[in-house]
This record gives sequence, C-alpha cells and structure tokens, in this order.
Amino acid sequence: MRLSRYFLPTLKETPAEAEIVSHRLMLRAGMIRQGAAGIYSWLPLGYAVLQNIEQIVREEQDRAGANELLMPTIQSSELWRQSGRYEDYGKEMLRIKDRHGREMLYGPTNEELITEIFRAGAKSYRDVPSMLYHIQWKFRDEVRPRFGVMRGREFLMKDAYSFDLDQESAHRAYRKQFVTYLRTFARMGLKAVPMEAETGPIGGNLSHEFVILADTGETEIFTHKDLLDYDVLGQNIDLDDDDQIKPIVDYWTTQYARTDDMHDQAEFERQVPEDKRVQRRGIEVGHIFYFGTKYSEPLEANVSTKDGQSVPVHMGSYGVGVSRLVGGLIEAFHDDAGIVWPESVAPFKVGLINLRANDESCRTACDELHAKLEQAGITVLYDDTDESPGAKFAQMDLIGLPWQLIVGPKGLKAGTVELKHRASGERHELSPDAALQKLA
Ligand SMILES: Nc1ncnc2c1ncn2[C@@H]1O[C@H](COS(=O)(=O)NC(=O)[C@@H](N)CS)[C@@H](O)[C@H]1O
Repeated sequence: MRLSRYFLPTLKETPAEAEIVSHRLMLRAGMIRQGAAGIYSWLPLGYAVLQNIEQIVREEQDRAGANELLMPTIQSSELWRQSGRYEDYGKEMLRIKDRHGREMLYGPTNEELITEIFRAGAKSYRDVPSMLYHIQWKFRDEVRPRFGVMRGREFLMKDAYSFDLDQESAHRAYRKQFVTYLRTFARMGLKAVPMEAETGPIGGNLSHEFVILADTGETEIFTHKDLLDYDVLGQNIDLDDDDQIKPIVDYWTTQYARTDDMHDQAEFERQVPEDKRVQRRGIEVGHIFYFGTKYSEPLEANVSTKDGQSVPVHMGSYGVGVSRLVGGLIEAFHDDAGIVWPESVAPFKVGLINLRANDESCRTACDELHAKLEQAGITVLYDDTDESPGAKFAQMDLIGLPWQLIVGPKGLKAGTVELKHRASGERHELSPDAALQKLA
C-alpha cells in the first residue's frame, strides 16, 4: 500500500481531551475520529487493527465449535419486557420509537434475542449442546464515556451464547469458553488473567472477567506470578475433551486472582509466597457468565428430553470487548515513540521507508521491494512521500508497525538496506533479498 494513496490523518499535537495513552495515540496515529461522545469512526489504520482482532476472536470461537451468525443492532422491546430487563436496564439503554410509535432499542447485549432465535429453531435434546456467536456493535448510554474506545457508547463486542440440557453440560460449555479466552488473548500477545467477577445486569451465579495487564488499566489486580508465565498456546488441547479442559480451569480458578474490589490481603499472603505476589493494573477485555435458565424460562426456550419431558435449556454468555481491545493492546504495548503492535494484530507487518523520494535508485529499489513483499502476501505500508527522513521515522514509530525496512542512497551503493525491529529497536544492515527472507 503506498502511503501517498492511503488516508492516514496523523496529528502532530496530542489532543487535550485524551487522558490516557491509548486514546492519545489512537487520535495521533489517525486510527479513529470521534463523531459524538463515546461514538467513533474507525479510519483505515484503526479499522485494519479492529478487523485483525475480530479475526483472531472468530478463529478461536470457530475452533471451540461455535457457529457464527449476525443479529441486528436494533431490537424490539417485546422480548425485554418478557425477560423483565426492559425497566431494569435503566438509563444505559438507548430507547427508540419507530414511525409507527413502536418501542425499539439499540441492543446493549443479546441474551433475549438469541434465546428467542434458539427457541424458534430447537425442539429436542438432539439440538443441544449448541453455541452461537456474533460480532456486532452494541450501544450502552454510559453516563460518562471516556478513555476513547476503552469506555465507548457504541462499541464492538463478540458475544457468544451456549445452550445445554442441564447445569453440568452448561458448565462444560463454560469451561470450553474459559480456555478459548485464554487462547484468544494469548494469540494477541496479551497476558490475560481470569478473575472471579460480579454478574451484574447479565445475571447468573458463575462469572469470570478476563483482565489484561496494562500499567494504565482502570482495574487493580492481585495475583500469582506463575499465572503470568502459563503457556496455554503451547498445549495442544482438544476443546471437546472436558477431561483435558477441567484441570486447566481448576488450576486457574484455585490460584489467587482478584480485582481490588474482591481483594483480601491476608488471604493473598496466606495463599501466595512473597516472591510470587503480583500487584498490577489491568483492563477487563472479556467477561463470561453462566446463568442457567434466567432467560430460557421467561422466554419458554424448552427442549424435550429423551424421556419426553420439556425442560428449559441452561445457558451462558461470553463477551469480548473487540473495540476495547484496540485500546487495551496499545495500553499494553507502547513506548515514548508511540504504539508497538504485536505482529498478530498489526495493521501492516512492514513499514517500507524511502529516505530520498526524488532519488531514482531509491525509488526503483523501493518499488521492487514493495511489489515483492505484496506478492509474498506480506502487508506493507510504503512511505513514498517526499517528507523528511526524520518525519518518516517519527510517523512510522508512532503508528507502531512491527518492522521498518529503510532504503537510502548510501546503503544502496553498498548493496544494503536497513531492517529495524520496532519492539526491540534492533537494526540489521543486509541485502534486499536477505531482508525479504527475514520478513517472510
Ligand atoms: N462501554 C464499553 N466500551 C467498550 N467495551 C465495552 C463496554 N462495555 C463492555 N465492554 C466490553 O464488552 C465485554 C462484555 O461486556 S459484558 O457486559 O461484560 N458482557 C455482556 O454484555 C454479555 N452479554 C456477554 S455476551 C466486556 O468485558 C468489555 O470488554
């Protein structure tokens, strides 16, 4: 992608209203633009990251055997009256009247709607276990939206819902999602710690929130160092084998891992040896719930059992803050020069920098490298503008691409280009072909 043809409205100055580093960097890097309080447009660079995060979430949900669908953002108030949440949900719910005066709402979550969809489509025990999910925009009229996309009013969530015949099998679904969440955040290079959580307006009696470590996070967490070194991706886990999953969930849920509102210092000291005690700040990026028949009973989502009884299905819901993760990742991965994207979510893998746009040999070499990288399927943003080298370096560091491939007249005379690794700062002088090899 040539930068001369890419809409990247970076900002020189830090916008005054941005209080936290991710909000500042997302605005400066031209990733988002606020349309109204807590409501953003995702500009090309930001949208590319959002889609990469979505894709990792999608792959892991599919791996867990969940079926992707898409529910609307606008819902009728009917089902929310039946579940009793229409009034409970309070001011956070954006209520809308259509031209016929029908009471609608912009969905803050989808337990009612998905339960109705399942009710209409499932009849017997043969239709469970089932797990359905979508990745869809939500609206919650937060009284004080702030911190950019971290606490927005319109935000992107993956919400999955499980349907089972009884509590035990519903707990198996919960454990499956628990491990799927560990994998999902690990694939983004994040350290995520599941914490026992309040269930709030979603309901139920079993819930964990997944908190990623980020020194500027809103949440204070207390946990055991071994949890941060746990390598879930290194284990080839069969998600359909509860005998493999249960020990992992038991390990995580027996270790001390609490947010400040549940923290008990005496208990912490009893359970965790001093050299293993970790106290860090974090950001909640996922939240999973088991809530039994809370929605299936009022909405009559029943299935017939083998011996002909009709029972309400046991359910759980599993949310990931997809748009919040863009900010969360920046909180976890940045330095004084800007963002430092993990490769798995970066908008482009390589920033190709032509140090002298008006030099024929540089332009020819860069055009060739650009073409070869794209042919090899390596995403590249090619700075072909006539900005100064200093401005090019500063902008590439700001937007945080994992690799910078730098081409200048001196290097070319010696037959070399420079490859810089953004995260470590390591630089390598090597031939263009060797550089392409290293990036493949
Ligand atoms: N205002 C918000 N802005 C950005 N992300 C949010 C916001 N509110 C919640 N989220 C994200 O969405 C995730 C799930 O939200 S939730 O309320 O905990 N859970 C649910 O809504 C359930 N229906 C899960 S399917 C949270 O863990 C958080 O990462």
